[in-house]
Amino acid sequence: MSTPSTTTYVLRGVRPYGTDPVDVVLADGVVAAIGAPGTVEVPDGAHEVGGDSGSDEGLVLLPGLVDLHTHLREPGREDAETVFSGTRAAAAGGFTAVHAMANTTPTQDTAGVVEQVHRLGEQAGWVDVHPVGAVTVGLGGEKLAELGAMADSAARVRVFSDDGKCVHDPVLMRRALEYVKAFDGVVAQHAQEPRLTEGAQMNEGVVSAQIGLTGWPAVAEESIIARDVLLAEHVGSRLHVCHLSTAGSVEIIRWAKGRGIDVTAEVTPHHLVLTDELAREYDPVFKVNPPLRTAKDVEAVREGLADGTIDIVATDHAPHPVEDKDCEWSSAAFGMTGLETALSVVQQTMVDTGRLTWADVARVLSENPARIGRISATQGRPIAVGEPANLTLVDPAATRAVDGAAQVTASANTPFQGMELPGRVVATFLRGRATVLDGAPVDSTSTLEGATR
Ligand SMILES: NC(=O)N[C@@H](CC(=O)O)C(=O)O
Ligand SMILES: [Zn+2]
Ligand SMILES: [Zn+2]
Repeated sequence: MSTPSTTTYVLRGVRPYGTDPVDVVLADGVVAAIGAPGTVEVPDGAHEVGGDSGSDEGLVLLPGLVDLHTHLREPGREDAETVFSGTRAAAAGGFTAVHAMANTTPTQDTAGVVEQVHRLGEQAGWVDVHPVGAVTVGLGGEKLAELGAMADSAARVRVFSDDGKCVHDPVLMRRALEYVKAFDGVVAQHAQEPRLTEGAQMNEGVVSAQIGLTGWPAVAEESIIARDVLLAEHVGSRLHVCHLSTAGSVEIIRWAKGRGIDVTAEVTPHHLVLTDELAREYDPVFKVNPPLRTAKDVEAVREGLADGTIDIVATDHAPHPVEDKDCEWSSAAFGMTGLETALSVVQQTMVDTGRLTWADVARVLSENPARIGRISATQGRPIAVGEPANLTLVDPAATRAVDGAAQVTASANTPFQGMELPGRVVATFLRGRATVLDGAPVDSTSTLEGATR
């Protein structure tokens, strides 16, 4: 863990969870004071944030965002992203913690590799990095990885996933669910029945039939989720469903929760807004797993997120270098970036439409993912005096045009290229230290420490 900041900050006239304006003082890594504007005692030399900036709406203060599903690519694909570049992008997007998926090379399937990723995260210092452990050795789907050793390691792994691949063998899935109970872990499933998706390129439906690409049917996702919630119930364990994308999947989760099954689910920002119609241009930037679905599915996942059936939004930030995306659709890699656009997409689809409040956004992008990842001792905390100052300051009235080349991530495969999105992250604080100020990553914190403005 990075040491708490020695710089003191005062956030002027900011609105916690979108409520009435207050001043907030950050000192010694914690929230030191909160009070009506002008009433709190501000320590000498405090660095001011907010105040003149922002619009009539004022800046909204949220707990630092927590991503349960990020691909940082290191070790192995440093040409796409590194722990440093990916976590710097995360901070720019308002995150203070990310869970780093296990499909690296070598795979994050031993204590040694997860400890390496954890250490790289600490050295980078942008966000807390919590490595996800692989469920099976090399994501091979044949032999359980050393889940206990990863849980007991310095990385304290609690989330296990073969993401990118589905744990399709029901016996292995059952054993994994049983095993993680010993350390209060969770199995995060990439629900994709492999036989039903052989050669699949996009959602199976009207569009795939018209443009002649092999379809990936909704049932390939839904059949695995249905099986897994029943397995979780049978062994009394905890299941998390990655990037749920279909109306049927929402129904299954709703049913399972109604039955008392310990299941949580995530939706990605892209599945909240984009549809398979985008495949018509054959631009591989829209190629992703699970695929973009139909407008009916988009409506169902929004409804599921609004009514709590879906617990969280997770980015599934999946950076790929140009040569893996700028090619024919069928040979392009699956995946799209998301860390720097997630909050804006949630604002556009859920807040600006009146379906979620900012307090709900704090729940689905910070509190719930922290709880599922078992990091809520330090992340996803309430905004209150004495709590660790992991915070995000957003200007909801700002708009910006997305430009992949100008983003902080090392890859440019954003599906929102050229689109005008609402909201801008103005500042991010990790244990009271500014990682982002004036909308830009603070690269040399040492020059800022102790400085006033
Ligand atoms: N989502 C994707 O399309 N790709 C992810 C893997 C995954 O999340 O399944 C990747 O690692 O590139
Ligand atoms: Zn996946
Ligand atoms: Zn993923």
